[in-house]
Amino acid sequence: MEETEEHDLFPYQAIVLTSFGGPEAPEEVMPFLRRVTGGRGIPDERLEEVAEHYLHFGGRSPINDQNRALIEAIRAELARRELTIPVLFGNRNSRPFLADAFREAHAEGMTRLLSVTTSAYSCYSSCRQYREDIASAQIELREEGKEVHVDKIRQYWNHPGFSRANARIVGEAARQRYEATGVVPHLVFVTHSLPNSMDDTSGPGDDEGNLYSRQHLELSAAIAAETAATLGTEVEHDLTYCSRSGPPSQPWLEPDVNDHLRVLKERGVESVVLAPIGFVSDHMEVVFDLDTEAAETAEELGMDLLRVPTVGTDTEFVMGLVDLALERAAQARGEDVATPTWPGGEVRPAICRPGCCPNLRVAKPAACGSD
Ligand SMILES: CC1=C(CCC(=O)O)c2cc3nc(cc4[nH]c(cc5[nH]c(cc1n2)c(C)c5CCC(=O)O)c(CCC(=O)O)c4C)C(CCC(=O)O)=C3C
Ligand SMILES: [Fe+2]
Repeated sequence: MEETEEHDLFPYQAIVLTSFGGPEAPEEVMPFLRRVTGGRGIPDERLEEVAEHYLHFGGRSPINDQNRALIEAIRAELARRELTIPVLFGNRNSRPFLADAFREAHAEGMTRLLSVTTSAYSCYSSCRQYREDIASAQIELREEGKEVHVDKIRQYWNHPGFSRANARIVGEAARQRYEATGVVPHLVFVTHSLPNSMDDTSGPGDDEGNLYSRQHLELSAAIAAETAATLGTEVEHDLTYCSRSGPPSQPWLEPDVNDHLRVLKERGVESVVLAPIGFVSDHMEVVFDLDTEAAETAEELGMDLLRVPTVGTDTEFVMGLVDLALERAAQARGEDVATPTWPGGEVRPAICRPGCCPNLRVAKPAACGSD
């Protein structure tokens, strides 16, 4: 690359927004579900049930449209900072696939790419599985004689762009409910459930494990403490889980959000602010598991439930993603760069350590790591 082309995102030539993917038409639902669950031991009954969730919404998941909007927001933020770099879109489980994005980049002569993922926490499903799918797309291109080098930004659960945006969204909602009703709402944080075995092994192999649940517990507690300080009163909170999908014999992280709303009702809680901090956009798990199921549970219980939005295209979040890209580029250039965090001071490495968040079924090549 010419010296004159150098910019703050050097050495990267394109950003690839890397996401989960979702169906966009009824006939895409089953192929998508089979791809997601291939070899992962999810019972057929569960697949049929989840297919119904998608079909209930016309067979179209909102996730790709949300990611297209996020790409537009990232492009606008890059332009505001006079950073010129293309932003491509690549999914793990639906079109446009990661390999499509890499091929498109390669055709334009761009071979150093930066993956910005829509997944904030650490565990196999939210980190290594992305890295495996990046590697398999690279292998697909290599078979066509095309090489692309791909790095990714760090897991950003405690990057201020993500965590402070969540804190502001929850804090504003709690204040609004408190002012409207005079009752301090109970904060119920929610994230995707995992098999206990996946949580137990999340994080670097030489560490204590359970990094996924510990990250969520730490962010929930920090947001609750800040909300309490702003409201000037005590605020209670819990972390709950949604979207469990394994067989009943397999233990998954609990409590389920619906079960927990029932427990809270028995304890006399009347008002809940439900905060999906585990997710980055209001995709199918949010609109079905929370806005359909959990909303029904709350209605049955006669509880006041306010589901707050995910970070989506929130400006603070989008600015944070650009900051994370700049941080990763500076690291790639070998520079010392500030790595802001909130809460806590622990920075997730952008290059994962060997054995981090392992695949408990099969060993597969994974990109963006030192193994
Ligand atoms: C941690 C985590 C995230 C957050 C991080 C991230 O965002 O990546 C996430 C996101 C998502 N999960 C999604 C969809 C699905 N996840 C499934 C299944 C599973 N998810 C798991 C974990 C996670 N999933 C796990 C451990 C399984 C069991 C199978 C296995 O061990 O791998 C299944 C199979 C059917 C079922 O639900 O059983 C589907 C359809 C969509 C798309 C939504 C849309 O279309 O709008 C999104 C964003
Ligand atoms: Fe999932």
